[in-house]
Amino acid sequence: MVNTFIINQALDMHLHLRDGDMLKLVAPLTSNSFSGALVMPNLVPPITTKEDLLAYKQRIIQASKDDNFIPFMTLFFQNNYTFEFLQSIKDEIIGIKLYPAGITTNSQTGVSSMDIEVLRTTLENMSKLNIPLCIHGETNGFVMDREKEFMPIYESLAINFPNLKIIMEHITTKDAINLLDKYPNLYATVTLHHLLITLDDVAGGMLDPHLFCKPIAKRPEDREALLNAALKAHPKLMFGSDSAPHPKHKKECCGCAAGVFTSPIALQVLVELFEKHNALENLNDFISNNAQKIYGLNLNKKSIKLIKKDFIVPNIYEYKEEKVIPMYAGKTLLWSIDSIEK
Ligand SMILES: NC(=O)N[C@@H](CC(=O)O)C(=O)O
Ligand SMILES: [Zn+2]
Ligand SMILES: [Zn+2]
Repeated sequence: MVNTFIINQALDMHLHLRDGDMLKLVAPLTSNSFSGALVMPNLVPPITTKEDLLAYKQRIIQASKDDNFIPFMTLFFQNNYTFEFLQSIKDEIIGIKLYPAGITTNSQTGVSSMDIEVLRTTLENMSKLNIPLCIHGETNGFVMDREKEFMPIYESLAINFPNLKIIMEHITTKDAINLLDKYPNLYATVTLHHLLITLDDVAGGMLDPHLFCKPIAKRPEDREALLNAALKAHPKLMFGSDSAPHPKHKKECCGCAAGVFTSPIALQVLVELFEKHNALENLNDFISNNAQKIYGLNLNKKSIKLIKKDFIVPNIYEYKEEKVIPMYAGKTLLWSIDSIEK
């Protein structure tokens, strides 16, 4: 029986850190244990200038209270970013995040058309400068079909921009897994919660607002395809928690905000899940090495020792006026973080 497990240089390649007191509350919950995280730019207003990006990065560094944590910054996609602008910001970002307008939290100023010709200027400039494109891939169709309907758009982007690295963010379907092997320049992140839940957990019994997110959790066969790919550490798949904190009063209300807050439980639950499926030997690839290869990183700081010891998930995390409820609040997990070597 395994009683300890070491994760080296854990990376969260899709994370929402927010700003202000919420940032101060949630940043340490990632920076304590992770070596780095790809930080999403969907603030209000979104990050679209170098000045805002650098200022936000500084606020993150201050809030994270850990010199060994690297926030990998992203810019919010806009049409007509010039070559000169992107060249000037290239060294400060790991990628650019594209949101279809209105499809998820804080995406109101996203793109209103996925027409390749409309997107071309920015995409060609990104391609020339080797800046990866991260996408929230959903149409505005029927909620269960939104990701599936986006597949032809991913295909056409992959074909039209063969030198552009395209990351399908937080994939939730078997269709997306199948697409990964079809185009060399397509990659994906998958969240913790989509490896664990289906729509049944969200709305099959009493409604659980804390599991409500975009894209909505799907069918058992989708979860199975995602889980199988994660357990074997499919080389084009990376861990991206999409941990998306919202204030308690914005989750427990009518008109619940979309997002699941998982950063305080991610590593413990991943070890439990990979152990249960006899796949622990692949966990370091899934949570670090794949992302390092895909994004060309070379990290060597921070090892986390987990031990098999109960961890009772706090019911709530609070700082000043901010309150946020984590996934599995109040539940007992099998693994805990024992120590962290920096
Ligand atoms: N996933 C979510 O449901 N919400 C995210 C946005 C996103 O990643 O789509 C958020 O910022 O709250
Ligand atoms: Zn998204
Ligand atoms: Zn997200």
